[in-house]
Amino acid sequence: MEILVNLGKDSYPIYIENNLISQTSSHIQKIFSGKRIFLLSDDNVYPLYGASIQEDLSHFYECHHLILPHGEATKSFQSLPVVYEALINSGISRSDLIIALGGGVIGDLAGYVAASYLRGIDFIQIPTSLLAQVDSSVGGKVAVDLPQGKNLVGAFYQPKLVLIDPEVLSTLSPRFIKDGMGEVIKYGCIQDASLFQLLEESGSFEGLKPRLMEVIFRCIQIKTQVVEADPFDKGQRMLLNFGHTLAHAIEQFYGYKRESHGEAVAIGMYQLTCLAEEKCLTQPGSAEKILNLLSLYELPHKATIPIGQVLPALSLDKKMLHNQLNLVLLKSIGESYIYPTDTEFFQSVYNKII
Ligand SMILES: NC(=O)c1ccc[n+]([C@@H]2O[C@H](COP(=O)([O-])OP(=O)(O)OC[C@H]3O[C@@H](n4cnc5c(N)ncnc54)[C@H](O)[C@@H]3O)[C@@H](O)[C@H]2O)c1
Ligand SMILES: O=C(O)C(=O)C[C@@H](O)[C@H](O)[C@H](O)COP(=O)(O)O
Ligand SMILES: [Zn+2]
Repeated sequence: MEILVNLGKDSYPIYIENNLISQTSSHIQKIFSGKRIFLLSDDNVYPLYGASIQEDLSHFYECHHLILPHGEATKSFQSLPVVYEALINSGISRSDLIIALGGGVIGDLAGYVAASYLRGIDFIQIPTSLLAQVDSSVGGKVAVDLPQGKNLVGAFYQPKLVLIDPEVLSTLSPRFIKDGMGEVIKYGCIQDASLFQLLEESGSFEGLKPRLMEVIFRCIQIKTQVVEADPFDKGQRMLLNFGHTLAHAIEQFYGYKRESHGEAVAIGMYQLTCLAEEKCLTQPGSAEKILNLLSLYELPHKATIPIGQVLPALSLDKKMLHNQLNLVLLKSIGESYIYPTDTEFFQSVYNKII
């Protein structure tokens, strides 16, 4: 399967195919004619896939790599000098290429490094987690976290190519399969009631497996359409942030060490939809449908934090413009909208445990 992200001079193809990883060099040769490649990965993914990809690439290019510790802490400001130094030591110039091989942590970090090193060098995404395959590898939001909030230092910087090989999900831990399902459920909620229904009918990740490729394709297709319409997140793209206002605040509250991103998104989608229903802003029954789906896919719906404790992080949401917080709410399952409000929305439920 192939999808083209149509962004004028920043357009790029996405390929989704089992065993695609074994054809990495032939795909790269189509888009890159430089000399050196720098592969960034983590210590879980590199031993499984990185070494063989690099071996294959080394027939055509001078290859270098850096392996970082796995986990969200790697997507921090402190990692940047480590990566820049490795790039310099490897002699990487603007005419070379960075490959992000890993989950969303490596993809977001490598993308930000690519956007900033030498004021920009080309990069490609080889996403290996479910979350990265359905969401983070596409669209060009690249970033690192600050202690104060998620993704606070970043850029919009598109990859030149995305290679999605669903086979590699066979080594992904059950926790991170569930984590990725958080974002899949998001796509059903915001724009695709029939995807939501498919997830309900499949009943579990095992039940969904035979249609996994199609599910990845549908999520990426939605993301592509939204990004093409609003690459810089000024309007419609905000819909992709459903659940994220609370999610990012929860992740920050626990120092990025407790809930994973997809788990936090699951909690954020449910809790916000409960509040929106109470305020008659969402069709009644939607929160219950989300709760049922989250439980089928073994995702959490509570963080047990009083909203008051995450208010400072909520005000760092990137959808806060001119002192106005643009919340993403559901009209009903499969239809979302932007609701301009402010943190007063949460102030009135200051003591509510989410
Ligand atoms: N840029 C975007 O548009 C966007 C979208 C969604 C999420 N994100 C970001 O993505 C990050 C989360 O990404 P994630 O959930 O992929 O986390 P992650 O990168 O930490 O990967 C999850 C875990 O799975 C391991 N792993 C990955 N692929 C594997 C494989 N095939 N086999 C075995 N182990 C594997 C990793 O080593 C890690 O331990 C967050 O920082 C989030 O903010 C960004
Ligand atoms: O691509 C987007 O746009 C998204 O909002 C996708 C989200 O799933 C993702 O977590 C993104 O990194 C959040 O961006 P942010 O602007 O809220 O930091
Ligand atoms: Zn997300």
